[in-house]
This record gives sequence, C-alpha cells and structure tokens, in this order.
Amino acid sequence: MMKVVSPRTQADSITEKVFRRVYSNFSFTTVEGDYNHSRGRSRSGEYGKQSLRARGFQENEEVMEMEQMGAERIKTVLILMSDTGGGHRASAEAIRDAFKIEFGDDYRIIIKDVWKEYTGWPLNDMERQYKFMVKHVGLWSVAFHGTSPKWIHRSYLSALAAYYAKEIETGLMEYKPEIIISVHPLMQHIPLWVMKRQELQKKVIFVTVITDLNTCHRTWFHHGVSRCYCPSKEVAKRALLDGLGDSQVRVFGLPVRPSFPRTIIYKDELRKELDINSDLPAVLLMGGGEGMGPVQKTAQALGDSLYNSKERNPIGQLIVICGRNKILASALISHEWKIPIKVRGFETQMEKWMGACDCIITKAGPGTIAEALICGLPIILNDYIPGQEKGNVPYVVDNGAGIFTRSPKETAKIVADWFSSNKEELKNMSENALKLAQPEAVFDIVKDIHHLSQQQQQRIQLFNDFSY
Ligand SMILES: CCCCCCCC/C=C\CCCCCCCC(=O)OC[C@H](CO)OC(=O)CCCCCCCCCCCCCCC
Ligand SMILES: O=c1ccn([C@@H]2O[C@H](COP(=O)(O)OP(=O)(O)O[C@H]3O[C@H](CO)[C@H](O)[C@H](O)[C@H]3O)[C@@H](O)[C@H]2O)c(=O)[nH]1
Repeated sequence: MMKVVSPRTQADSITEKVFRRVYSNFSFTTVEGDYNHSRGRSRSGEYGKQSLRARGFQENEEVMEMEQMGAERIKTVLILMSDTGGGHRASAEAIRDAFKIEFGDDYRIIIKDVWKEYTGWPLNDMERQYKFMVKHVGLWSVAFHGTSPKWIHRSYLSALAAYYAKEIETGLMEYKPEIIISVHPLMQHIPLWVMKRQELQKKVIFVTVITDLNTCHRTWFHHGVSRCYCPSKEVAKRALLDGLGDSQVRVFGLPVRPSFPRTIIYKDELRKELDINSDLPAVLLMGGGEGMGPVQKTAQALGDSLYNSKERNPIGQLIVICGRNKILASALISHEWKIPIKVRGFETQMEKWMGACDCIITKAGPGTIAEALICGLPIILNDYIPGQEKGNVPYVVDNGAGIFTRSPKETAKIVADWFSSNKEELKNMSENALKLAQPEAVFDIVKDIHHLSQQQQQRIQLFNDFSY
C-alpha cells in the first residue's frame, strides 16, 4: 500500500474534524439551494422572521425569543464568485467548508454570482465571454494586458457600478451579509463602490482572497479592502507595489477544499473504490474546469508511450478528467485504446482521483496545481492561459515539483520514463510537491476573517457603550 504523507503536523485531528464535519452530520448551504433553505433555517434577522411568518407564525414571543438566541451569534458571509473556469468556485467552496469545520454554525455561508443573478450585460455573461476569450488566446492576452492600467479598468468598472447600482445593491443586501469575501478579480470595485454609497464600509467587512498564484490581474488589488489574502509571496509583492498597506496583506496560500486528503492517502483503497487497475502506475490528465489545453493529443500520445509493443502489455494507465468539455469526453470515448483508460466528465471529488494517481498533466490552473501539490503529485504543465497563469509555470518548475512542455509527445515520453527507467525523478518531484503544498491556507484565512469579525464586534460594542 502506497502512502503519501503530508509534512504538516497535527494533521490527524484536523482530518478527523474534516471528515466529521464535511461528510457526516452537516448539510451545506449551497448556491442553488441557499435562498429558500436559509430563509427557512436562519434564526436571525429579517429572513428568519419572514420565513416564520410565511409558515403561519406571527410576530410573537416565539419569534422574538429565537431572534434573541441567534441574532448576536450567527453571522452571514457572502462569497462573491463567478464560474469563469472552475477555480473560483473551488476556492469559494473551500472557504465555506473551512468556516464550517472551524466555527460550526456560527457563520451562515452563501456563495453567489450576484452579477449573473441581478445585473445585465456584460456583467451577467462573464462565463461565456471568458470561455470565448480564452479559446482565442490572443484576444484574452490583449484583454488581460490592455485592461491592466488602473485608469482603464477603474473607469469601466465604476461606469458599470453606476449603471447597475440598484440591482447590485439589491443583490448584495438580499442576504444582509456582515462579511463579504470576493474570490474573483472583477468583484472588488463594484461592491465596494456600492458599499461606500450605502455607508456600509464600517459595518460590513470586505476581504479579497486572490486565487492566482503569481502573475495575477491588477483588478485583484483594491485599496478599500480590510484584507487581501495572497496565495504566495510573489502576489503579496505585487499587492504592496500596487499600494496596499502591510496591515491589509496576508500570505497564507491558495485555499483548497479541506476534503483533500492532507495526511495519508490509501491509494489501493481509492483505486478499488474508483475501479482503477491497482497494479499499474496511473497518470491523471486534465485541463481545468472546462477541459482546456491539448488534452486529446496528449491522451493519444500517452496511449502509444505507455504501451510496450515488444512485450505487448501496458506499462501504465490513463485517467482523463474532461470537466465540462463534453465534446472532448465523447471524442476520447470513441477512440480505441491499447492501455487501460478512464474518461470522466466533471468530477466533484477531485481529491479521490488525484489521490489514486501517481502524477498529473494539466494546464497551469492555480487550483489544480495547489491540489496536486497537497496530494504529492509531480506535475507536467502542458499549457497556460496568457496573463494570470503564466507565472504558475516558474512557481512549479523552479520549485522542482514539475516540468513544463507544450509537446504532447514529449509529455508522453516523460511519463513513460517516470513509470519505467526514471522512477527516482518521480519520487523526488513528489517530495518537492509536498514541501510546496499549503494545506492549512484555507484554515488560516477563515481564522483571520473570524478575528477581524471579532475585532469589529468589539468596536461596535464599545461605540454602543459610550453613545448616549
Ligand atoms: C474597454 C475597457 C474595458 C475594461 C474592462 C475591465 C473590467 C471588465 C468588466 C466587465 C466586463 C465583462 C467581461 C467579462 C470577461 C470575463 C473575464 C473574467 O472573468 O476573467 C476571469 C479571469 C480569471 O478567472 O480573470 C482574470 O484573471 C483577470 C480579469 C481580467 C479582466 C479582463 C476584462 C476583459 C474585458 C474585455 C474588454 C476588452 C478589452 C480590450 C482591451 C483594451
Ligand atoms: O471535473 C473537474 C475538473 C476540475 N475541477 C476543479 O476545478 C478547479 C479548476 O481550477 P483551476 O484554477 O485549475 O483552473 P480553471 O481554468 O478552471 O480556473 C480559472 O480560475 C482560476 C482562478 O481560481 C484561474 O484564474 C484560471 O486561470 C481560470 O481559468 C480545480 O479546483 C479542480 O479540482 C473539478 O472540481 N472537477
């Protein structure tokens, strides 16, 4: 049985906590389900009141008692994100799960794409526009770099904020959040503009959690935030250069879903559960939430390189996760393979697939990289989106956790070597990956936000005590 051991200490108790909270007696507030669900469950504020009324209760003692019990305690956290790729949602979910593990029911977490639900074009259509632009990388490169100067993105975003002010205000205030967390580069300026207009800046804590590892866009850096959580020193440097203060910047790492096995991965058990051959080494091939990059060509090259034609047997197996790319999945399924292969669509338990494999091939998506590092997987980066993903390549390669090559043939050869004559390199890179991993990041982030929230409560208390 192969074990991958995280360098972190105290992991047992944390893992225990993770599984107890995440997989047993807890049902999360979800994007889709939250609105009605929370209305029915919340013990505080106007929503609890409305739902009780709707269910036949009047504004009676029962309601007041419930409000007194819960109003002080439960805080609402609104996480702003958009499904431009899969990374922002993954980080949002990581933060939600960590809040639940650390603080139980003290926080009510809502994950929302407020733009999509409440505004109009172009804000409500970012997913499609992003998908289109990254398919035409030249266009994305111009958009990314062309909008980098502050005066360009600021004036455009301010104009959009003014145009959609009412809708955004409704969207943000629907949930009466005490804390707003943005995990998206285009979700600082507009909400902060609305909060300023509503004089809510002192009442609502606004923080940014950056989900790009290095060469991120400047829209991430807004001076009006209480905190800007940076996943790496490189990003923190950029934030400080952009004028953020030391008191605003914190470096904990990129938030990864706590369900990722951080301690011991029983590879054999996972393989049994996922119906993967337990004798052959396995390579995981993917391309972010949208299944981007040269996945098909790489899969075909691996189909050749992992087959020993002299002995007529495979030396490895291939798992391809296509994300939401259905065309890619059906093309791979209809191909004839000489090696064992599994083709999957969008998977919700990536930790299991990563835990069952020996190395990974992916475009340079920050979420996938951070997750693979936690699982101790050596990484072959086969592509990157210009702009925000460019800097992820040196982040992996310079730290000895992987290799960059755009050539499907070279990729396939490297994997074949790792699985036969060059096992030592695979082992060294796996160790380097574990050294670079930051599995505690998401917990450090939520603890710091909790601390901010307590400080704010004390300030409010102090103000109330001394106001006549
Ligand atoms: C003309 C000046 C435009 C300035 C625009 C700045 C802000 C745009 C805001 C809303 C527009 C909606 C566009 C949606 C694109 C989706 C982007 C996204 O979510 O990426 C996520 C990714 C990551 O997942 O975002 C980033 O990493 C950085 C975001 C960069 C913003 C690029 C905006 C492109 C706007 C196109 C206009 C053409 C510009 C021509 C250049 C002079
Ligand atoms: O079937 C799948 C496929 C992917 N994922 C998850 O989706 C996320 C993918 O995130 P990445 O950051 O690797 O890449 P994306 O392209 O999907 O993410 C987008 O958001 C990122 C920020 O978080 C970067 O800005 C990136 O460039 C942008 O394209 C990972 O957590 C991965 O585990 C799944 O859960 N199931």
